[in-house]
Order: sequence, then structure tokens, then C-alpha cells
Amino acid sequence: MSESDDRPTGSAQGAVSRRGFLGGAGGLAASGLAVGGIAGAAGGFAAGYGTPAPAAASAAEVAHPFYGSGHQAGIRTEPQRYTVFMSYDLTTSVARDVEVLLARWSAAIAQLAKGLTVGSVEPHRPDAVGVDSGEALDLGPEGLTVTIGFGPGLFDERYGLAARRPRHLAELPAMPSDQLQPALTGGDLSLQACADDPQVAYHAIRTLTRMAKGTATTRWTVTGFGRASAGPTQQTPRNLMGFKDGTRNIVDDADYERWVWAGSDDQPWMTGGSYLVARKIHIATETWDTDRISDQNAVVGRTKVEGAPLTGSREHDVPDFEARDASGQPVIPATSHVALAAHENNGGVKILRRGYNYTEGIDALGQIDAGLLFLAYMRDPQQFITLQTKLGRVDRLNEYIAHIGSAVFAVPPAARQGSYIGAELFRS
Ligand SMILES: C=CC1=C(C)c2cc3[nH]c(cc4nc(cc5[nH]c(cc1n2)c(C)c5CCC(=O)O)C(CCC(=O)O)=C4C)c(C)c3C=C
Ligand SMILES: [Fe+2]
Repeated sequence: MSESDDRPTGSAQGAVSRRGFLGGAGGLAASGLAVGGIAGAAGGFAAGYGTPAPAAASAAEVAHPFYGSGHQAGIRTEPQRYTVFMSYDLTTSVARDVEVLLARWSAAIAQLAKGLTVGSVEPHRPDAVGVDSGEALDLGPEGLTVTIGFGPGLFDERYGLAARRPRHLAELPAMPSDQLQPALTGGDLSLQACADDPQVAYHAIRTLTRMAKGTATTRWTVTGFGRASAGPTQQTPRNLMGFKDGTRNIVDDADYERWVWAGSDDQPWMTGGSYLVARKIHIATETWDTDRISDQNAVVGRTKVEGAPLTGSREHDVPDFEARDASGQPVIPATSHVALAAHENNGGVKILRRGYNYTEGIDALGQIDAGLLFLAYMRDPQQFITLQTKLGRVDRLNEYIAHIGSAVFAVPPAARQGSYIGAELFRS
């Protein structure tokens, strides 16, 4: 499977930017596009907008290609600094409407990922409505990726796609400690927009939501402001508990093949795809902040500043879950978060974590409303169920966290040039 779709380009390699583009002629009727066919929908969006900017070497110009023959960007891509995640309900009963939306979304994402607008910001006709809202006009691509997911509802009786349902796609079962709020669960489609500038991620979701009018409505969303996982060349970031998060994550090709990408047992159109489990997890920061440091370290199973396992001294030391202290107790407590979640203690099961911290101000009691948008990719959601069933029962972290939102999506492979995400689903 080609990985080329995950590799970024900069302007030096020919990427183009929104910068310098001032309201091109015409427009891509975001809400009223006249579509002669699916290909027309995609082509109409893809062609002719934006003006190539002079080459610039800035990090803002990093652009991840949208089209490819492998996996969607935003999974193996080194985590960007910000995210906006949105789950949608389909409101149409016509499969072709969904197909047209996916074609239009795909063409628009390809534009946005290059740092281009999706159409005119300031139309020439004074009575015309701008197609692109313009708030990212002076910003570069900023490493934007938008990853599309399909929820179980896409395969219900409405669209005649039941026979092509991804093999492992089903609503997640209730799990121990769940405190899910119905308004924060489920969805027929999902978009995970990630970028190194928050306004670029926001603009992508705003634009794509606008395009969904008449076909899908928003269901739940989380805006994340700090990544809580690291790629191979990145320093491990910290979650809102102050601990390094993402130290032991999937990095090797072999682990991606074994644990992340859909297998040969899945639908042929899912080849190169994956599954996304999204959980909105509230963290009671006020309570956590009163806990003594020795207890915090025991709850996680690692030291706070260095991030070392309690059996080691450096962040990347391999934890020894068999080690005992003088009284015969495990040095890494058996109910610590890492002891329960580690692959050594779960029959080898791993998941790719790609989460973000979030904060949404204060709650009705004046307490900080914050937590972790847990995003994890895997070959089969059963991997998450196995881990969370165990964590939900006895994880010492549960005293401080609550899973309040949840959804699962099949994530199709990348779109080939000139095509769109999910085309093979509708054609097979
Ligand atoms: C079901 C899977 C997981 C949930 C839900 C989850 C929530 C969660 N995790 C942290 C903080 C940390 N997690 C760490 C490691 C870790 N977590 C999971 C899985 C879930 N976490 C795994 C598989 C691992 C790796 C375990 C290992 O192999 O050692 C760590 C340690 C650093 C690291 O390795 O990343 C921290 C810290 C929070 C705060 C949270 C919910 C709010
Ligand atoms: Fe964790």
C-alpha cells in the first residue's frame, strides 16, 4: 500500500497557497451547485481556483496531498497542533445525494489542503453571495488534513448499502463507566480536520458544513487545541493532566498493517481504510489538581515530568510489569492506566491514538470544562472495546475522568485523483 498520500509537500515542491488570492471570478455554488453528474461535482470544485503563490519555505506552507492510492491523510500524518472534529446526521433518504456530497467534499478538501479557497470570497456581482467565507484567506495550508468517516447509519435501510457495510462497523456496545450524553454520541458521517493553525481547521469544517446543507446536519463537535499524541519525529506532548501522552504509540509499518489498516477480511472497497473510535472524555481537573504527586504517578503508572515508567528512569524505557517492590507489590500498580492498557497485558492488542486536548470554558458550577478528545484508529473497533471494557472497570484514572461522548466510523481509503472518497462503495 502506497504511503505517498501521507507525505507533506512544501511550496518548494510546488504547493500553492491561498495567500495572494483575492476573490477569483465566478464561484463554486456552495449551496446551489448545479451537478450534472458525480464527476461533474468533483471536477467543478477542483478546477480553476486560487493563484499559485511565490515559493515560501515556511512551516505554514506544509501541504498534505489529498489524493492518493493508499490511506486518507490525517491518520498516519504526524499530528498537527489543532483539530475540529464534527459528526453529522444524514437528512436525505437518497443515496445519490450522499454520493454528491462526498464528491463535493472531496474536491473542496483537495483545494483547502493546498491552501486554496473553494471559490470566490468577494464576488464581482454585488448581489452575489461569497462561496468561500474568507477567514483563512491570508493563511497557508498549515498542514491541513480532513479525514472523512462513515458511521453505521450510512448502511441502514435508507441507502441500499447494507450488503456493503464494512465488516467491523457496528455501534459500540455500552461499556463500564460510560456516562454518555445522547447529544454527544453517534453520527452518520464524520470529519476530522487537523491543522497547525486553528483558524484553518475551523474554516475547513465551516466550509464543508455549509456544503452539506440539505443532505446532512451537524450532530456533535469538539474543538481541540493541543495534540495529545506524537509522531515519530515529534516531542511527546502533554495532556491536561500534565502527563506526556503518546509515548508508546504505533510507529512501525508492521504494526500499522497488523493493527491499523483494514484487513483482507473486510469489504474490498475498504482496502487501505481503517476504523475511527472517537470519545469525548471529561477530566475533572480541579479534583486531579488536589491529588498528591505520588498518587498521580501511581494512577498513570509513569512519572509526571519525565514520563518514565515507574520501573525506569527515562521516557522511552520499556515498562516492566512483572517487577515487584520489597513488599511484593507490582512497581507499576496493576490498576494503573498503563498497566491496564499496555499491549503486553492485552494479548498484544494495540491502537493508534491521535487525540487532542479540549476546553470549553466553565460548566454550570463554574468548574473548568475540559478533557481529552480521544481519537483512535484501528483495524477493528473490537480492539478499543477490549481495552475500554477493562479500563472502564478498574482503571484508577476513572476517579478523574468521564466518557461523555462516543462514536465509531469506518474510514475509507484515500480518493484517487479525479475521484472522491467512498467512490468504490457506491460503485462496487
Ligand atoms: C481505550 C483506550 C484508551 C483510553 C480511553 C485512554 C484514555 C486516556 N489516556 C490518558 C492518558 C495516558 N494514556 C497513556 C497510555 C495509553 N493509553 C492507552 C489507551 C487509552 N487511553 C494506551 C493503549 C496507552 C499505552 C499504554 C502502554 O503501552 O504503555 C499514557 C502514558 C503515556 C503513553 O504511552 O502515551 C497517558 C498519560 C488520559 C488522560 C485518558 C482519558 C482522559
Ligand atoms: Fe491512555
